[in-house]
Amino acid sequence: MSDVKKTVVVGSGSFGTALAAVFALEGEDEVTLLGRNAVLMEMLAETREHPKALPGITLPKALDFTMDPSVLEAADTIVLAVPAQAQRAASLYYAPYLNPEAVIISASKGIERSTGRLITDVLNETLPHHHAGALSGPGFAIDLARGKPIAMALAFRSRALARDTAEILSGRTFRIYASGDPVGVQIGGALKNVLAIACGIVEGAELGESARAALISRGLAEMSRLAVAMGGEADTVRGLSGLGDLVLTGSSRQSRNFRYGVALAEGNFDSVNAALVEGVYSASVANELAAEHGVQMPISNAVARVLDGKLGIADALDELMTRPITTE
Ligand SMILES: NC(=O)C1=CN([C@@H]2O[C@H](COP(=O)(O)OP(=O)(O)OC[C@H]3O[C@@H](n4cnc5c(N)ncnc54)[C@H](OP(=O)(O)O)[C@@H]3O)[C@@H](O)[C@H]2O)C=CC1
Ligand SMILES: O=C(CO)COP(=O)(O)O
Repeated sequence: MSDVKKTVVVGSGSFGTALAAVFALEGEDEVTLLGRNAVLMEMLAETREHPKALPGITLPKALDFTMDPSVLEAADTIVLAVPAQAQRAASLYYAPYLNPEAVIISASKGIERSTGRLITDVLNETLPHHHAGALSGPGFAIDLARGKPIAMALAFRSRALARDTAEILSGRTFRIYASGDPVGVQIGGALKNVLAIACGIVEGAELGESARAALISRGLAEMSRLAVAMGGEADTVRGLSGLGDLVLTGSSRQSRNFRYGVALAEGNFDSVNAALVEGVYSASVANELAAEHGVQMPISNAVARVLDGKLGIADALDELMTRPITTE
């Protein structure tokens, strides 16, 4: 039997294409990008460029492109790089084609809105015979595709499986750290988007960098509380998926969530109109989880009510600034 591992990345958007590119460039494995848009997949195979998702990048020769799900029959590792709300549908659609031994990795940062479930729990439901893990951490798709140094966390319930899989997928520029805490890694990934929207609001309202630093540290405290209440570890969210990603997307206009927050404060949505803003989906469900677990999350709560149109920005800021003074 051949020792060459086969990796398939599902989802030919920004992150899926960048992941497939870096895996193909740096590893020994066979890597295929599986998409569902025939015109796009043909164009990718022909031009090795994806100008909408990764402008200016030439995709590696070693990367294969297909629309044919039967490629999954021989895949050892399958990365689902689709939005969080599409993970259930995508996993159910591709389920009949999967190699029974394949490990499945969610690369999305979100919580299923209709059920309040973490994505690995959704995958444990839709693909009960497979190990499901989560990849999350600071890294913009374009930086990954350009070969800039990026570090992320990969969590499975089994730390040993996380370590083995991280070793297979890591390369010289893309460093993957193994974790045995899928809850912490996914709460960090989902909540940082909600908090990045809050940081964007602070930016758009010109409240200053000191306010943003306060928001990042108090935001980290609320992420930790929810992660621990749901069975995760506070240390995990102080790492790459959580604090690391919040520092990145809470301070960069490259982040769609941050730009969305700026647009909320400025009332100008042109730059984010059509983009995927995961924090918009996660805010209300995070609040429902906070209530269910008896955890206080004032910043996420304020973001959710602003997004629902129940609270104005000025009132939200006022509310956060007039909370009772407590100990840290
Ligand atoms: N972009 C980034 O820098 C990073 C993104 N992420 C996370 O990765 C996830 C995806 O984001 P991103 O790649 O940017 O999003 P994009 O919108 O660029 O791409 C999403 C892709 O998912 C595909 N898709 C949607 N629904 C389904 C489905 N049911 N079955 C199969 N394919 C489907 C879309 O296909 P179609 O076009 O045909 O609709 C599209 O190719 C998000 O959760 C995001 O938070 C994580 C780290 C970095
Ligand atoms: O999560 C990301 C980088 O780590 C991408 O952030 P946005 O989804 O806000 O663009």
